[in-house]
Amino acid sequence: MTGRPGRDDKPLYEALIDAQKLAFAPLSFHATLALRDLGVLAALAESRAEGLTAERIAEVTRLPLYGVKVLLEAGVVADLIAIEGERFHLRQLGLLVLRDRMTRVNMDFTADVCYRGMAHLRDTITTGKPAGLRELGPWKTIYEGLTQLPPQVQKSWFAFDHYYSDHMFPNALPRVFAERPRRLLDVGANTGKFALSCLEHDPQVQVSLLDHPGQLELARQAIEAKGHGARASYHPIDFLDPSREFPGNQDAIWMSQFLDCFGEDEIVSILQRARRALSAQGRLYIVETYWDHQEHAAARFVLTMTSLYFACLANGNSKMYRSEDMRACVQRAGFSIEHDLQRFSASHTMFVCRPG
Ligand SMILES: C[S@@+](CC[C@H](N)C(=O)[O-])C[C@H]1O[C@@H](n2cnc3c(N)ncnc32)[C@H](O)[C@@H]1O
Repeated sequence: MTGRPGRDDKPLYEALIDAQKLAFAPLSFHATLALRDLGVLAALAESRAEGLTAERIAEVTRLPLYGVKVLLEAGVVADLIAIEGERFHLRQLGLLVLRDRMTRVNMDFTADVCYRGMAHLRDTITTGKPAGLRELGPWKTIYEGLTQLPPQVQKSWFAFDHYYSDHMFPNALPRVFAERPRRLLDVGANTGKFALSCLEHDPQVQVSLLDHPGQLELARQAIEAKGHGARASYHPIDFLDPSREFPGNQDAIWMSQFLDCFGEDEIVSILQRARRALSAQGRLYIVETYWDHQEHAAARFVLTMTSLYFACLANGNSKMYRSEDMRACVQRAGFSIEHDLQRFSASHTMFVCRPG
């Protein structure tokens, strides 16, 4: 081997194992999914103290013994499962794969949305196009096709999207409604979850939703089902068309986990249109998960890997941003950041912006 290790490098024997984990990552990923979805991890979880033999697991799961053995042994070297004599036990990592919601959402997203398309990553890097998207459908961006994705792919996409947004809404609402906005614009409203929270939070507010038509139809159904249809309006749009202005005279404009779907020049174009749509006293609320604002290494890892999805499957030019990159776009569009609320809700940062 040539080249010298950096100062903080691991010992060679640890790096060698890590290298093999990368070399076989797609295989151990599928072994892990199979252990989870065929019930092996659940069987081990139920018998935690005494553990189970391979024969007993095959009986409980009704799987062939050969298949159970290859999966269990893969689980052992992948640190999901421990072996003591003839018995297998669940380790902490196995328990996380089985029970931790974030891990499940991320694994399903990787398996159902990303897996096949990511094989085209090299093309994406050299062309700047989402080369993997053709594995899912014939669209220019994934957002055009969200409501036409195969059911399992769509389920995992929405679960991933909602997991990283929904729990933040209750912390955001008091901030946004402190200024008592009468007209609120939800830009990139998706299935209408935040718009619905606003309509339920304040019985006076009028909410306008912008998104692709398919997403807006889902939002309309959700909002009408709760009886708030009269205070909501829907504006189908492709944000990539810079001539499409937003409905004006807004007191509050909300963009949550939205600007990360665009390249920097597109972000500036969207923000300039938002500025024109905002009343003089209005405020723009931008909520994002910046990779440089994270407390936990797991969060940084998830965000950085998500950028690869944006590149290869979503649209070829967007990513999870560093906070300073977004700050520069906000300023280029003629806003100033009045409050920078770092991690106001778990991993989310809110920029409260005013025109000028
Ligand atoms: C990642 S989701 C975020 C949704 C929501 N704001 C949240 O916090 O969960 C981004 C949304 O922007 C919409 N979007 C992305 N690019 C778009 C475009 N070019 N035109 C219209 N809508 C777009 C997508 O359809 C999607 O609903």
